[in-house]
Amino acid sequence: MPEAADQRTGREPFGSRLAAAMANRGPLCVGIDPHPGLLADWGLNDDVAGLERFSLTVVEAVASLAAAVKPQVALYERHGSAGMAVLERTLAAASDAGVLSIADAKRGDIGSTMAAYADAWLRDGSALAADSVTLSPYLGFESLRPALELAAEYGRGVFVLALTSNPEGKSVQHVGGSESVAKRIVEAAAVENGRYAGALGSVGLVVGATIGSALEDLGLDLNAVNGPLLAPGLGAQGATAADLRSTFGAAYPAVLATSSRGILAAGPDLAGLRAATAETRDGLLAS
Ligand SMILES: O=c1ccn([C@@H]2O[C@H](COP(=O)(O)O)[C@@H](O)[C@H]2O)c(=O)[nH]1
Repeated sequence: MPEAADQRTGREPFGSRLAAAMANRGPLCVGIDPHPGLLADWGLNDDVAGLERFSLTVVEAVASLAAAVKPQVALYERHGSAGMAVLERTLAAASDAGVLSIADAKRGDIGSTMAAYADAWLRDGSALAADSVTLSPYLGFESLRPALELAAEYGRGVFVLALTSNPEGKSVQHVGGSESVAKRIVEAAAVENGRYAGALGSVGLVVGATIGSALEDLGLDLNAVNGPLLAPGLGAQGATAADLRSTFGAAYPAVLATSSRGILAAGPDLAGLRAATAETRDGLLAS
């Protein structure tokens, strides 16, 4: 239970910490996606030194302007163990700078293996522990149980894929129509957040900013989730702040919009990154 987590770790539940960060800094998460092309644009090599410079520059630039940062794990993994060590240092830098982290790892497996993923991303003492991690429910929502429990125990959070921002997601997530796969995930998250009653829950969902009328088409009520809604697709994938507002409607206050390439293109200059972050955040607040 969250109260026990507070006693054990001194850490408030993730949902409460994220709600406070969004209230103070606005509803924006900046993705840290060190793509080879972006490293080149920043005058950096596609190697471990370039990766580290890129990542730490983003944290330094945006920590005071964004509610969270979201390193894309795949782009560290492609550099092998040294790349994962950079990810560890990036997560530590985010923590030191006081900005919440979302490790975009999209993990999911049978329960016994899931317990190991949970240890890696959510347990105190793990070098990869982040404030929250993205999870894939393709093996069934309940297979994520070890991560749900560990997150609650340590005041950390999860974001479960529900309606992803890519067009191919529909071929799985919309199956079932009014009783869609996505609806099962939304309902399961709502049940899970019952343990956080009275505060924003720590079990979030990933719902793309690009999904158009899917919520209406599938009859999904995101208000009932009582958890944060991580919305990728802003910027490089074409969604705007106005799209977010119209797509999410009454659930918009729970939306944490995330943009990577749309902001990172303004680097490596710190002032440029800050201006792009502030402009994106202000657009979300004004929409
Ligand atoms: O449905 C999803 C889930 C995750 N992502 C991730 O978010 C960023 C988006 O990057 P942009 O440059 O802002 O397009 C990336 O890391 C994706 O893996 C997503 O786009 N959609």
